[in-house]
Amino acid sequence: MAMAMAMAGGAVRGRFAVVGGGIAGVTCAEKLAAEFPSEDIFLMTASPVIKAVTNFKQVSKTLEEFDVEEQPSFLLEKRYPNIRVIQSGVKQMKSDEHKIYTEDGKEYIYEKLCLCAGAKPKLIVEGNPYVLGIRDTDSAQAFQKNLAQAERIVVVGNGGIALELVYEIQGCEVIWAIKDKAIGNTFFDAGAAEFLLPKLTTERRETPIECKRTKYTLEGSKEKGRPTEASDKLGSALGPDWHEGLHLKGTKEFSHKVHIEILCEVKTIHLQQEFIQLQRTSVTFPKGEKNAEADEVLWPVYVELTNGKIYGCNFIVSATGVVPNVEPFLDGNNFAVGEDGGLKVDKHMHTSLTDVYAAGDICTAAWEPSPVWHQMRLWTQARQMGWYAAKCMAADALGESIDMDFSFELFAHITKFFNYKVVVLGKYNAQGLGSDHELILRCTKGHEYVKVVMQNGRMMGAVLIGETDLEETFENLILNQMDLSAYGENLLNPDIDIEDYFD
Ligand SMILES: Cc1cc2nc3c(=O)[nH]c(=O)nc-3n(C[C@H](O)[C@H](O)[C@H](O)COP(=O)(O)OP(=O)(O)OC[C@H]3O[C@@H](n4cnc5c(N)ncnc54)[C@H](O)[C@@H]3O)c2cc1C
Ligand SMILES: NC(=O)C1=CN([C@@H]2O[C@H](COP(=O)(O)OP(=O)(O)OC[C@H]3O[C@@H](n4cnc5c(N)ncnc54)[C@H](O)[C@@H]3O)[C@@H](O)[C@H]2O)C=CC1
Repeated sequence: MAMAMAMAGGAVRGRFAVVGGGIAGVTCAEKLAAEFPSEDIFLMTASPVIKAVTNFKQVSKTLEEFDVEEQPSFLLEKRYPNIRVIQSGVKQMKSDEHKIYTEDGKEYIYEKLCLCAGAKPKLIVEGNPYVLGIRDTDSAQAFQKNLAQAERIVVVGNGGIALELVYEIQGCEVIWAIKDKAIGNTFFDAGAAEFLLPKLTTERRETPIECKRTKYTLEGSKEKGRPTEASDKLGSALGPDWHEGLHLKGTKEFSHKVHIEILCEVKTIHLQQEFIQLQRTSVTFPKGEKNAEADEVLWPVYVELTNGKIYGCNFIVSATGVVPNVEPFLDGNNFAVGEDGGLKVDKHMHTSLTDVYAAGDICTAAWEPSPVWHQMRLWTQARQMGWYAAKCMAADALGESIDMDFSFELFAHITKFFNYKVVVLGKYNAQGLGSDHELILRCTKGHEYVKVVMQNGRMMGAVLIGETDLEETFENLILNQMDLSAYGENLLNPDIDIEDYFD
């Protein structure tokens, strides 16, 4: 039975508090609960459900796989009787008094606090009902409802969400507007993009797999023509396979229809009335000539791109990255904030403020990283950071020292794009390596794409698309920094079984 909760002048006092019921927060609370079974661990969260890691599997030294389940919070309290979930958003903190205040009017005093409030979509424009972001169950449902009535949408952005969407959407024309020359710039180079492209033009294919996390239903839209908006509740981020079981289908009978506009951004968004008005009045505005589409139909909204083209559509998806949820914590607290808007943390996940730690999407890793690790706002890193933050909080509380966790030695991510297994390791896109590096490639169309990044004879990173079975060997080669100069391009020679050499 936990003993440490106490009232202090109206405030509830606890040794450890964690804010956020996503992967980072829940992992942190679980680890603290296990380390301090006689203390109450407070978990404050704005969402009614929490995210639990299940079926965790360490695939290799640094690659891991797990499922995530959305669960009611009482299940977490059942597994860890000393975790107390407070379902209320934190609206303010006073770090000098070690206090946090929740929306339900309560006040808590902590000894050590970990902020894991995640991030929200960084939209190209805020407050436009035709511009949707995807983050949590609510926003995914809102997107699905709108898609079910759409004939054409514009997807802006070129990262993980955009890649998944353009592949999954059926029965709706997709105009995909990207800033770069090639698709998927956050994960791939132009060669890998070329390898993946045919998958966007072939007819479909896989039977949708049952969704193991959330059930989605279709209800009638609120106002005809105007997109259904997600609620402004702050839910936890979706993750791998979020679209499975979600019927991502528009109104048309065709399978795939994706048109890619490269090297452009959104210049302006015009509502239908504005568009009609501009066409009538502006001398410079294209009137159905080569730059504008000669559409018969009128669309609810029009997107003008920086390359001069204008596309009418039902709505726009802004899949343009995330911005950390820091607002409630900044006021009156002098946090050091990173360029990406996250709370800076040192190698012990400690923010710039005493006794305040942070983990997951909300934080910016500000320590000197291993040469082959970098931060990316991913599920795996949220879990690793939450776990390690708890270890650091425990060590500090007990006056012990702690070494950096091994998971931060090598960046390793395993995922799926266009129905291919994708593994990215280390500096897989030669990030930060300057021009002094070389690439070795092996590609079999429709089957596999293997790229390694070499510097001074050492392997620094790799992209493995398809069932290459090379991840463990390459992970070892990057970790041990063996001099591979003697092998040259034979490193990827399929007739040589390199695993025999290096395992
Ligand atoms: C559509 C989508 C697909 C993705 N796919 C993948 C993938 O395939 N692989 C991968 O590795 N990653 C993926 N990600 C990224 C991954 O989901 C996130 O990096 C990860 O979930 C971040 O976890 P977190 O715990 O830091 O934040 P979150 O999951 O966002 O959790 C934040 C928690 O804080 C709570 N909160 C927020 N503000 C407050 C407040 N003021 N007070 C109290 N509580 C608050 C929220 O309710 C929530 O419970 C995807 C993300 C999205 C949006
Ligand atoms: N399978 C996976 O691993 C997946 C991971 N995720 C993660 O979820 C988070 C959110 O995903 P995304 O929104 O896709 O973010 P992202 O960070 O992966 O990609 C953002 C993209 O938007 C582009 N962009 C930024 N500002 C822009 C602008 N003003 N105009 C046009 N393009 C702009 C960037 O160049 C980049 O291509 C990320 O952390 C991502 O890593 C998401 C989906 C799948």
